[in-house]
Amino acid sequence: MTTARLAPRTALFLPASNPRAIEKARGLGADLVILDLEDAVKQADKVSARVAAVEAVGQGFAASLSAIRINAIDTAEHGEDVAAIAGSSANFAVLPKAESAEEVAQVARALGKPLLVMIETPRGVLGAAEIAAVPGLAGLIIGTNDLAASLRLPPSSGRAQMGVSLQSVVLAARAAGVWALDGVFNKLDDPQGLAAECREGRALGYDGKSLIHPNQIAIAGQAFGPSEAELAEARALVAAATGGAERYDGRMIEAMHVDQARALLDRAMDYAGSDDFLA
Ligand SMILES: CC(C)(COP(=O)(O)OP(=O)(O)OC[C@H]1O[C@@H](n2cnc3c(N)ncnc32)[C@H](O)[C@@H]1OP(=O)(O)O)[C@@H](O)C(=O)NCCC(=O)NCCSC(=O)C[C@H](O)C(=O)O
Ligand SMILES: [Mg+2]
Repeated sequence: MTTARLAPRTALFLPASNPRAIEKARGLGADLVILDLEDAVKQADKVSARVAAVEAVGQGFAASLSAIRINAIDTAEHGEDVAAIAGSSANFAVLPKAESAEEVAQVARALGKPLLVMIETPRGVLGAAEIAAVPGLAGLIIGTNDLAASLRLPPSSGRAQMGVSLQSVVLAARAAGVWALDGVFNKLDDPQGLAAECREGRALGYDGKSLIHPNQIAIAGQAFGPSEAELAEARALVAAATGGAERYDGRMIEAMHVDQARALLDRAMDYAGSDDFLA
């Protein structure tokens, strides 16, 4: 089983009950494809979607890594989902609505494969640091739709009203050394709005974004990969630095800024040279 060193910049969800979307996802070049068995699948289709998901990951998704989102712990489907996904070729499982480290640890042990955990309730946000530290955990994904509902935010609220939660998930992921993926952008035909939300997610420290439609992949990929301007700036800073505190381009830089610039350049090189993801 392969797992990536590199965080996915683009994580495309699709209902495992939609064969056309499964077929299409094979050629879209998302870093990670997540086949959903949870909220995107009608109750009547839960069993056939599970079968389809296992078959689909067996066939692979070209250069994209694969994951299956199972149903939450308190659902009738959870046990059979875990059994089926444990024996599948999926690179990751995704656990929605996680609320405690104990329950996540139990699911991780039963699955025996890297787990991406969704933080989408107040209890989940408050427990995020302990959850992120569970062995076998690959990353956290914030579920902003369920979170907004469980916080009882009025429909007029935006991301600003979830600021503490958005930052808590990044803090928890960074403290544990795991990935942090931002929530979905629901508007299907608003590329500018999506680009702005991606920029905001990246500015908060997220590694990538969960997506719901093919037309969101290029926009998120661009926003979460270092831009040419950022790379040029990093190269110039590394070239100019002589060590210790000094004036550079009207501001103070020291060793940590050089390390930060080098890390950005290394990350870009890793994505470009990776077998896991299309560059
Ligand atoms: C949202 C959709 C239901 C919209 O569907 P539709 O209007 O049919 O889309 P289009 O006609 O624009 O589709 C154009 C073509 O692209 C394919 N397509 C669409 N979506 C996907 C996809 N996600 N992956 C792969 N391919 C896709 C269509 O088949 C069309 O192909 P073609 O036949 O060649 O023209 C739909 O986009 C959709 O179902 N999206 C995913 C929904 C989903 O998975 N939801 C679960 C995750 S959301 C989440 O996690 C929220 C979180 O839990 C929280 O609480 O925040
Ligand atoms: Mg959700």
